[in-house]
Amino acid sequence: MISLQFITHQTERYSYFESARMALEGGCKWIQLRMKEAPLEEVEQVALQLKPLCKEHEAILVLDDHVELVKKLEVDGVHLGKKDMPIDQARQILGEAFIIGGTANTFEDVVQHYRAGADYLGIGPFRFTTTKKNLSPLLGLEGYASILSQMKEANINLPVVAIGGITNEDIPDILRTGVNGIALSGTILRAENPVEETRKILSNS
Ligand SMILES: Cc1ncc(COP(=O)(O)OP(=O)(O)O)c(N)n1
Ligand SMILES: Cc1ncsc1CCOP(=O)(O)O
Ligand SMILES: [Mg+2]
Repeated sequence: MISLQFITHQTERYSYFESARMALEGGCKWIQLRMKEAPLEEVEQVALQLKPLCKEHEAILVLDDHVELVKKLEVDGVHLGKKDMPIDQARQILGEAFIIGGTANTFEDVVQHYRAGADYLGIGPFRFTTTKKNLSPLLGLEGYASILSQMKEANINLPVVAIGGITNEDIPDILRTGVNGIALSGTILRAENPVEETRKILSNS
């Protein structure tokens, strides 16, 4: 079974919490609570609801961006990008017990996060997506193959999660480039039945 990280999103049909609940029910074991436009208090409220549900499903819960909230609520970790707190600073605040993920779009980003002590990398975007604004350059399969081969060459062993506009059909080819996991949002939430879609994705791969 692939390592699947579900990225929460609010849609016309679903709240952030509901989106995560469906992914968990479909068997996903790794949720990232990403509430881009929401005030911190609202993120805290949803995280407090989601934490026991993730525990019940034996799933990991990481928050997008909010290092201090991760520490306060004692969830499993945080995901940080270029515009967020630097990873070495987050490590000082959180210590070794928390998971810290970093966003990379180039091999140079990978090296920087590796040196700063990231636990995993979210590399993307694979293709265009409306889930995130101001996307970095699209990578496609060639982008992953190139970054992964440079990592191998440099002996950088960090789990890599591919992200951005990925659909179920893309997963086998993306995994063949050497990435370890896939992060999904829209393709699950656009499905008629997101719970079944999650199950299908997990059982296909
Ligand atoms: C798994 C994963 N990879 C990349 C990102 C993007 O993070 P970031 O660059 O900080 O952008 P925002 O998500 O904060 O808009 C991610 N969240 N998760
Ligand atoms: C958070 C994030 N970072 C790069 S693309 C992306 C959005 C992923 O969502 P989707 O699977 O809907 O493209
Ligand atoms: Mg961020």
